[in-house]
Formats: sequence, C-alpha cells, structure tokens
Amino acid sequence: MNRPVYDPPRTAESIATAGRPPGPRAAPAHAPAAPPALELRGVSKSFGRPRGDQLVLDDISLAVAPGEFVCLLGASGCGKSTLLALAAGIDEPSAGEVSAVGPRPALMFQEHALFPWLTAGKNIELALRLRGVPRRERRLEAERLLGLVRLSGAYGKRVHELSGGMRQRVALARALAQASQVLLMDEPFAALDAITRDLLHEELIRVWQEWNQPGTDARSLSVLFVTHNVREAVRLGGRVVLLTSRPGRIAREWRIDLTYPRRLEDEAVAEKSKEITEELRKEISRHARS
Ligand SMILES: Nc1ncnc2c1ncn2[C@@H]1O[C@H](COP(=O)(O)OP(=O)(O)OP(=O)(O)O)[C@@H](O)[C@H]1O
Repeated sequence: MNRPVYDPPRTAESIATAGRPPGPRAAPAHAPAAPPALELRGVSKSFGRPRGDQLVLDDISLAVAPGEFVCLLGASGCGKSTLLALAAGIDEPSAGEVSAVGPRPALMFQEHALFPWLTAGKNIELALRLRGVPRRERRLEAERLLGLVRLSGAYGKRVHELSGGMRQRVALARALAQASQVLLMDEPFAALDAITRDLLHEELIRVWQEWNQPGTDARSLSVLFVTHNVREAVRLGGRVVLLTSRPGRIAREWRIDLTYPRRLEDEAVAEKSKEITEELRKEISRHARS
C-alpha cells in the first residue's frame, strides 16, 4: 500500500505550488521544516459494543503543514467524519495519537449549527467570549469577521433572515473567531445550490489566503476539508488525500500544483479530477466486491 509520509513543503517556491500562499511563514530553504499544524500518527478507530469490533479507521498517518489546505476524499461511510471528530478532539482514537498546534481546532459542518435565537453578530461574539476576548472588543471583532466573509451589515440579522449561503458564511466567521490554527470542515457546502457553492469556494480560498497573507501578524490557518466531491477537492486543495472504504486507510494522495484562484470548469481541474475519480471508483468497486 502506498503509505503517506509527512512531506512538508521545503521552500517558499514549493509551498506556493503546493497550494498555499507564500509568505513570511514560508521557511527558507536552509531552515528545518515547521512541525505539522495537525498530525495523526498510526490512528485507528473501532466502534461496537462490547468488543469494539467494527474497525472504521485503520492506521491512519496524516500530517497537515502550517497554512496547508488538504482535502480528504472517500466514499460514503469510509470514516471521513470520524477522522475529523478525532482531529477535533471530540472523540478518542482506539490506537495512535492525534496532535494539533494552538487552541483546539475549529469545526464547521454541513449544518450551520448557529443559535437561531441569537443574531449573526451575537453568534460570533459567543465564540469570542468562549475564547476570552474582552466584552468591549467583541463587537468590533465580530464585525471585522463578518466583513471578512463579505457580510458587513448582517450583524443584527437573525438566522432565519439569512439565506443558506449567508448562514454558512456566518458559520465560517464563527469558526474563525476561535482563532484556531486548524479549521476542520465536514462537507460544509454540500447542502447549497451549485452557484452558491461555487461562490463559497471562492470566498473560502480568499479568506484562507488572506489569513495566511505575508505581512500579517495572524498565525497560519491550515484547513482539513472533507468531501466526496472530487472536483470540489481539486478546486480547493493543495493536497488531496483519498481514503479506502471499510476500514478507512489512506489509499493515495496527490499534490495539486495549480495556482489559485481555480475554477470548477478549468481544464486542469477537470483533468486532475478525472484521474482521482478513477481511483475513487476503483476503491468503491473494490469495497463492493469485498
Ligand atoms: N459513534 C458511532 N458509533 C458507532 N458507529 C459509528 C459512530 N460514528 C460513526 N460510526 C460508523 O463509522 C462508519 C464511518 O462513518 P463516518 O460518518 O465517519 O463516514 P463518512 O465517510 O463521513 O460518511 P459520509 O460520507 O456518508 O458522511 C459508519 O459505518 C458509521 O456507521
């Protein structure tokens, strides 16, 4: 099996082509590689009582470099959400270790999970409060984050007044309010219509690039994005990691050396997607035969 090893980008140039913006955090060629922002080492997870005999994830080793954008791809039920839950520290692995730099990773789901009785702004302020941001700074910071996701003016709007796409923007702003260095995203745009999803892909890449911008004080932001949509993975990721089905193991990974912004209909995106789809199909049919 093609076991992945941690292969961090080594130079500013290779970082740029690996799908992350170059910047002051890009290590010079002679410097040692930065430790991963998120790392899973030999992680396995079983469910089932009393013996835990349903092996869902088997010996996963995956490292996400600071500022890297990694997409995790696999058939339905292969353990993608389970892997995110372990990365988030919501659940414990049955074997192996998980580590992440900085505060606990932020999570964003398909469902926005905003509190409907609070306004957009107050939802974000709640995350700021939990982070210990003083009351007098919260409003300004919530408005700054709403501006970042292009929702200036939505501070006082309640959740039911927002469209699906706007809700996911607020959810993104709230995730960013946690100031985590790792953002875990579980099919965050799967419930949106194609045009809104396309727009939010653009916005997410813009926000991630701005966050990792050279010259800003902010710490790097790494993203681990779960999807079963190959094109979405190729459009967004600097690296795409494919999981096998039952149990989930890392089957293969690809570096996506395409510059941003990318479009779903780009020929290069289509080509890479075709190659990855073939591998995904093989995985699905292998699983169907077993
Ligand atoms: N808490 C749990 N208890 C028992 N089984 C679980 C639990 N969580 C997940 N599973 C099982 O683990 C397997 C993987 O589920 P998971 O949701 O991680 O897959 P997935 O790849 O994210 O699927 P999808 O793409 O459909 O969302 C499934 O068989 C599921 O039933």
